[in-house]
Amino acid sequence: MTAGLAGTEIGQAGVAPAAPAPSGTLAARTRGLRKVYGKTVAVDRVDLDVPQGAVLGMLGPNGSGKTTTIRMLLGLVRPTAGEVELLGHRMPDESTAALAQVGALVEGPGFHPFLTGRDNLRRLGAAEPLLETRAIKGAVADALERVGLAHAADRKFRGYSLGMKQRLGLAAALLVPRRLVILDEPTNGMDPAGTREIRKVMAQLHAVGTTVVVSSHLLAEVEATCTHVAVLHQGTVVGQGPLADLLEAGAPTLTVSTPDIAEAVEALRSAKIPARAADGGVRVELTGAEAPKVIETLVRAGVSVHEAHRERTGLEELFARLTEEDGA
Ligand SMILES: Nc1ncnc2c1ncn2[C@@H]1O[C@H](COP(=O)(O)OP(=O)(O)OP(=O)(O)O)[C@@H](O)[C@H]1O
Repeated sequence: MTAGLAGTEIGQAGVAPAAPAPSGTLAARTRGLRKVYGKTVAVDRVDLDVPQGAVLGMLGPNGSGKTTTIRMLLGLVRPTAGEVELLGHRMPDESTAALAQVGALVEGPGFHPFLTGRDNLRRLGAAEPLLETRAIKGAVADALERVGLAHAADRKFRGYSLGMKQRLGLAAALLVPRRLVILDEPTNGMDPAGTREIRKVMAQLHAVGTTVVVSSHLLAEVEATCTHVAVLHQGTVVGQGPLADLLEAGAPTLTVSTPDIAEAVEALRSAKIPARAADGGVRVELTGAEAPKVIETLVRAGVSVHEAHRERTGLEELFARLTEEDGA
């Protein structure tokens, strides 16, 4: 079951966009974060920086510690060691002040099975310190509309599919304007339309300056939606920073093996594809040209192509290494 704690919004009736936070600060920050369950070290030495306004993808294979880290960020789990700051407040001691400004979609109890989706949201809305009583009805209707659940709003929660429960959890996170929204595997159980809607909502949140933290085990999803990435592996952050920097840590290249190196370079350059001679062939950065176009150009020019090999970006390389290790 999913539970929404709060949310943010653009252009909803009765609510204004979230106020931007002071620049140069972090929306969330952890230092030396550690969580041990019995003999299992779920999270260890995590130093996470979430810049204001970022959409940060927490990327990692199953069991890498994403959910545990998110739960500690939200004060739902007390760390074994280390520090958490959320919107400048120390967690979990100052959770009341911090959480009023945070929307979250996390696994856990929260919705009443015998109430409709709409009534569940109204109950949560009534508990929101930043939502006036007279604005609850409209905020609930807007949130349901935004997540594509308006048609099923008056059905009982217990009859919802997993994707519908996820949508309701997201709607709960969107009830009121917040500075930070945290989504744990939001596309879990979603059909393609649901996935698109989640992406749209994240883009809208980003557009109004809301910071978003989203966990996923899918690299493509993170690449499509995030400005920043933190890669987790066995409870530790093994890489983090702006997505562009991590990708640039090795732009994708195509290495073509050929005995006709000079002809190949010339053919590609005359087709305006930047290429350089490499050991046993040519190398092409795939930022300006697609691999099939490169091959086609070479073949048309009569160059003998023995082999073509695409090298992955830094992020693809890092993530593949980690997931392959885990057999995922
Ligand atoms: N309440 C708990 N009790 C015991 N072990 C736990 C508990 N919560 C998490 N763990 C363990 O901690 C490790 C990290 O789990 P966590 O759920 O944080 O990973 P995750 O990256 O979110 O995984 P997934 O993608 O599968 O959701 C796992 O080994 C998990 O079994």
